[in-house]
Amino acid sequence: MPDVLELRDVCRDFSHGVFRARTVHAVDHVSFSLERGKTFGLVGNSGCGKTTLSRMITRLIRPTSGQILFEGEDIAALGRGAGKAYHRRVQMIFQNPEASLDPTMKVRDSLLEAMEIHSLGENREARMEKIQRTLKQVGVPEHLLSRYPHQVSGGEGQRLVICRALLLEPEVLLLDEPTSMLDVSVQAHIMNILRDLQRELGLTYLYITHDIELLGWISHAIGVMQRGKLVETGSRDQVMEAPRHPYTKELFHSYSHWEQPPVSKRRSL
Ligand SMILES: Nc1ncnc2c1ncn2[C@@H]1O[C@H](COP(=O)(O)OP(=O)(O)OP(=O)(O)O)[C@@H](O)[C@H]1O
Repeated sequence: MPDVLELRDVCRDFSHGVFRARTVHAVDHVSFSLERGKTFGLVGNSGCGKTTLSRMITRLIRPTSGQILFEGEDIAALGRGAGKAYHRRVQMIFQNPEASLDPTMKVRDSLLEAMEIHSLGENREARMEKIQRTLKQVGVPEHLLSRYPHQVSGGEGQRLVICRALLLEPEVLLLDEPTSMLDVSVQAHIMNILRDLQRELGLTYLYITHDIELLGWISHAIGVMQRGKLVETGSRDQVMEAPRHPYTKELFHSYSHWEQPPVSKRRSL
């Protein structure tokens, strides 16, 4: 069985300037794969190409060269139906929950609409039942359904975004700094929910972050990016405890004596 998602030698260039054209290699020959049911954590400094990579995976932009395979099939070659199914099966969760929910719609309508677009649930009643069950999974009270996105807290908003993604029965979640705008105790709650969901539903995560502690806590494998290149990749323990590349050593320097998963400590805050 192929890995759920595989990047093969993926490049993405951007050109600037009219008189003196300059090319930025935003993503430069990157290859890695996501193992089903596991988390691949991607870390690197600002501007290293993480967002460009996730935009390619979500098909917002195309690679300049290389291939992205979903269950062995090149996502650039998917037809209309398979493309729509891909967008359901691979869901993206961004930093800012408020920007991810339609501000003009009540939460209930946003959730129902997402299911209707993908023809999930036989009728409104069945869809509402599923929404109620999924809200429980992410720990959100039902009364929030009649609110607008600006009337919920950041943590509630992010749990609602996760709920909307789950309603579509995805296999992969691309999580781009999903907790970076939340305070530490809320962050820990969301991280615990994500981990429980992965265990329960066998979800595969690509977790993009600057936060080394969260990276170590959630990841099974880690990739380190520097200026568009994937400079190191391996199991979490190998990359964090015995880094090989000088940039990885620098990045994890202050964590070389890490012992405890920090999020379990944060939970008690
Ligand atoms: N549309 C674009 N046009 C030109 N250059 C771009 C474009 N998008 C990204 N870049 C450049 O590509 C490089 C990688 O950018 P990218 O946004 O992928 O980095 P990042 O790792 O996500 O950064 P951050 O963590 O700050 O979001 C940067 O040098 C950026 O300036």
